[in-house]
Amino acid sequence: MIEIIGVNKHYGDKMAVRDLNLIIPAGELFAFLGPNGAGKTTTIKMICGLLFPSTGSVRVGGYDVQSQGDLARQLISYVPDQPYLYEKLTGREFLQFICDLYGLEPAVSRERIEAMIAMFSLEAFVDELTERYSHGMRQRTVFAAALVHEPKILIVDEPTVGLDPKSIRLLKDILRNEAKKGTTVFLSTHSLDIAQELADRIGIIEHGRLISCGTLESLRKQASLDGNLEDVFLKITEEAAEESTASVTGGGGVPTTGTGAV
Ligand SMILES: Nc1ncnc2c1ncn2[C@@H]1O[C@H](COP(=O)(O)OP(=O)(O)OP(=O)(O)O)[C@@H](O)[C@H]1O
Repeated sequence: MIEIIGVNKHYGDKMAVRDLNLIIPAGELFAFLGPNGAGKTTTIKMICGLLFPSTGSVRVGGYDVQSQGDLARQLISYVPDQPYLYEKLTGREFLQFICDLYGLEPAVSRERIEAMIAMFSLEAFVDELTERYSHGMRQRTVFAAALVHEPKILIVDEPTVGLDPKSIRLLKDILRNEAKKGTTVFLSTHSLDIAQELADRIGIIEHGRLISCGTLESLRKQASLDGNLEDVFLKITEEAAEESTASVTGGGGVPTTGTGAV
């Protein structure tokens, strides 16, 4: 479970996240959407303990990310949008390194690594140095590393960028399956098709505020629209942008061009 309670985060004068309250239970696949600069990465970094809230608190699996960081981080896997691999290790050595970091027993490590190699079809290149991998091979290896220690919380940022259709299908099936097993899956993406297809609930953040949160059906109600997630997202974010412009200009209601580039 992820609990974000009354969180504000500012960088100097810049408010990146405002008054965020969000509870994501175990077994839920939650999609986090928002225009560029809305506060998604800042929120993710606070869940992972890479940044701390200016006010408020974040708990992961019941542990406070700030005061019980080591315990919280044991439960988390984070796959950033620009994943990092140690170039001078083979894929297998990298998986072993992750198992060692999380303190898995040697026999368990061996079994888990073989399971990941099969799940992500890494057989053909897992014993080569990762510096020779293509983007797709790197992504698959990074996901194998994220899941090898069976995290309770999986956080992924733009997981499908640059993957071929077969790899995207595999990844979507794996994310759904992880949630089914009880893992909390937090997916940040600009791909509304993937959010619509996979998510149990969707949160939309805009200018650091959570302006919408619920099932696609409840978002449709909020937008008074029966369309797909793209139509609903655009309507909700455009309305929020108009409201914030109106409040800044004293209620005059200056027209906006909206947030077409999600
Ligand atoms: N280290 C930083 N110092 C100052 N401002 C920052 C810093 N990191 C982010 N910001 C600002 O905080 C706001 C939120 O940024 P964030 O990276 O969380 O957005 P995002 O939703 O992840 O955007 P994108 O979709 O473009 O990745 C932006 O206005 C950004 O410029």
